[in-house]
Amino acid sequence: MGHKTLTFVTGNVKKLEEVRAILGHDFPFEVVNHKLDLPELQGEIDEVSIKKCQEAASYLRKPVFIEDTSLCFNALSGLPGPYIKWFLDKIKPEGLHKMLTGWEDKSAEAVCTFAYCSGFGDSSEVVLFQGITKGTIVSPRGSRDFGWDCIFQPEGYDKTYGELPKEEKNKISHRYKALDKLRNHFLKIEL
Ligand SMILES: O=c1nc[nH]c2c1ncn2[C@H]1C[C@H](O)[C@@H](COP(=O)(O)OP(=O)(O)OP(=O)(O)O)O1
Ligand SMILES: [Mg+2]
Repeated sequence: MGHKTLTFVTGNVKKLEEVRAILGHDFPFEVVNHKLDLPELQGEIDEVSIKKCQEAASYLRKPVFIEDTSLCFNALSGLPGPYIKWFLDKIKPEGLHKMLTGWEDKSAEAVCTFAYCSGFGDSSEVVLFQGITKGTIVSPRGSRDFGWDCIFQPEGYDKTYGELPKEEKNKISHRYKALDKLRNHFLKIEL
């Protein structure tokens, strides 16, 4: 029996792994990955996600979903935000932690935004599913195999995402919270 599929456009295998682990076997769609490095415009989080999704859908000429992750430092009014990838590439987790030297407020929000586009014209409507996990930026601890996991300590925990077992991260993460909304949306469509 062929499962209905949903195309997830991402170039990040770690994201894909978490998306599959979180949605699990009960989700009535098969998540098919299309690897593409999409152009990401500047702007506010929602805007960046909407454009990224429209780019992907019009390039592949089919319905797709994408995800964009931001790490927002409260002391810096939300920056690096959607530009976290470039900051991380250049200054690494240590540099990100050091950016907050001189600020008392080390609090941050991890924001995950999924965007789904059911058509592929320029004006196709995009729906967003967002999840936010609050936390603190600490000096790097734990696994370094996924982005800034080693400097983000979620509220109420004494371990960073990088120190928590994967299953634990996936129960409280920004990505989990966003996928919970996405899942409910697609389950409703299924009925
Ligand atoms: O749960 C996470 N824990 C730690 N680090 C994370 C997480 N989720 C994304 N990240 C990193 C990847 C990238 O450096 C940046 C987001 O940028 P972002 O554009 O969304 O990801 P990407 O370019 O790697 O993949 P994509 O092809 O889906 O755009 O934060
Ligand atoms: Mg990206």
